This record gives sequence, structure tokens and C-alpha cells, in this order.
Amino acid sequence: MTLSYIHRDHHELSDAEFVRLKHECLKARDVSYSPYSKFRVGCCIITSTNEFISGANVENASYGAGVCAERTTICKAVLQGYKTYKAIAISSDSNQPISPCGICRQFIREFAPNIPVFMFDSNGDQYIKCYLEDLLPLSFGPENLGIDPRLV
Ligand SMILES: O=c1ccn([C@H]2C[C@H](O)[C@@H](CO)O2)c(=O)[nH]1
Ligand SMILES: [Zn+2]
Repeated sequence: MTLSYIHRDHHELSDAEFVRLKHECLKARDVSYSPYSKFRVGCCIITSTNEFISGANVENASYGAGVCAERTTICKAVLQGYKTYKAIAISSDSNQPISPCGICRQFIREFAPNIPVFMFDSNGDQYIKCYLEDLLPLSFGPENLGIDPRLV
């Protein structure tokens, strides 16, 4: 299990990438549409070609139709042509880092089987970093169906 709390070793990313990832992830909360839960979540991903793409949760009067920040962000990236990622970050207004729900773990897994997941508290002072494989062990993915998402 690779799980670490409140630390400084964001080794896959440069310091500049980490700072930007955090900033864009926190800023993304501003576009959250969450009038029902009033729980704003922001997300940012860095694509394998170093684009930063952000999103937020979008809720619905039919509550179950709401979409989490992680999935709006990934959909945005895919629709812009980016299907492989090197990091994902999420934040909310909670003073504790929050972690992606089960559906989002599966959604991330489709395009990024084992990227680092950074979970920030509301002001970005503290974060948890772990890997997707730890959040979703023994996962099912496109390879099991003979598909390579990069080639689709
Ligand atoms: O990791 C998470 C957890 C929750 N939410 C959203 C879903 C809903 O809009 C609100 C409350 O659950 O937060 C996310 O976007 N990502
Ligand atoms: Zn989710």
C-alpha cells in the first residue's frame, strides 16, 4: 500500500507542476454546480502531454443524475482528445482531504490505471497522495476486453 499523509515528495511531478495542479484543482471549485449538496468539489488532471484540465461536480434536481468533479474533468479531457494522464487532484471545501467515490475510481482507471491521486484539503495545506491501484485493487479495465484506450 502506497499511502502517505502530509508530505513533500511529489516525485512524479516537478515542483512547478505540483503547484499548478494544486492551484487549478482548488480554483476549479468555483465553477461547481452544487446547489443541492452545497458541497463543491474541484478536480484537475495533468495529461501525459502536460495539459492541465480541470472540472467540478455538476448536480441535478434529479439528485442521482449528478456527476462528480472527477468524471466531468475526465470527460472534458477525453472530448479534447486526451486519453492518458499522469496525475489527478481533487479538493473540496472540507478541511479534510476527500477521496474519489467508487464510480470515479473506475472512471479514472479506464484511462490511467495507476496514476497518483492527490487529495487536498480546502486550502491546499494538507494532502493525501496515493495511487489508483491502492484505491481500486484488482480492477477490471479495457485490457480485459482487448482494448487499448490510447488507440481508440
Ligand atoms: O470525490 C467526490 C466526492 C463527492 N463529489 C460530489 C458529488 C456531489 O455533487 C457532492 C456531494 O456528494 O460532491 C465529487 O464530485 N467528488
Ligand atoms: Zn465520484
